[in-house]
Amino acid sequence: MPVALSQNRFNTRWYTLKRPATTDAPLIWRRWLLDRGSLTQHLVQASQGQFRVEVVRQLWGRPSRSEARALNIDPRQRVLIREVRLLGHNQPWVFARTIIPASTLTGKQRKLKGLGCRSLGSVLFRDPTMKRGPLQISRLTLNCGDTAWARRSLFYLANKPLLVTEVFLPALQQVHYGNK
Ligand SMILES: C=C(O[C@@H]1C=C(C(=O)O)C=C[C@H]1O)C(=O)O
Repeated sequence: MPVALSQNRFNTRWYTLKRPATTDAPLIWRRWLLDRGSLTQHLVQASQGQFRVEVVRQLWGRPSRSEARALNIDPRQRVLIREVRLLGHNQPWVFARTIIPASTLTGKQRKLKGLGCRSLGSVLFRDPTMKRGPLQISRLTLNCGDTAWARRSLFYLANKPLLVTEVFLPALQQVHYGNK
């Protein structure tokens, strides 16, 4: 059954890490949760190139209350919502949800609307203006009832924010970080 998370799952409690190692996440998840490099790059390596992005949905809608707070916007403001699965060897390894305010989708950043199956990370980590805020960690409950570790952080392109949430799915547990 495809992995899905309903919007209210993202109203969970997020913990900003005062010191990166302070999370009580099991060791097996810490490197995935705490690395500030491109997750896409790590997944491409770990899957020996057998990596792809599957768009679950992309729509204009309203952020969760927690997402609106993180972006410091009115929760009634319509935002672009992009939900994808990142697959390694055709297995869903990560569920990612990105919230982009309309005010970020201007100038060069308009292209974020038309990413399709290209990885968002391939745009973010190539942009010289990219800045990344602190990581927040949480435990989410998937629609199937399993729990999963998740992280989120604000990215800024030309000082305009977008919020990226990544949920690390159970299948990733069998994958050793940084497989060459
Ligand atoms: C932020 C990155 O982009 C990844 C790709 C995403 C997408 O294509 O929507 C969303 C979140 C990330 O897991 C990254 O690679 O680090």
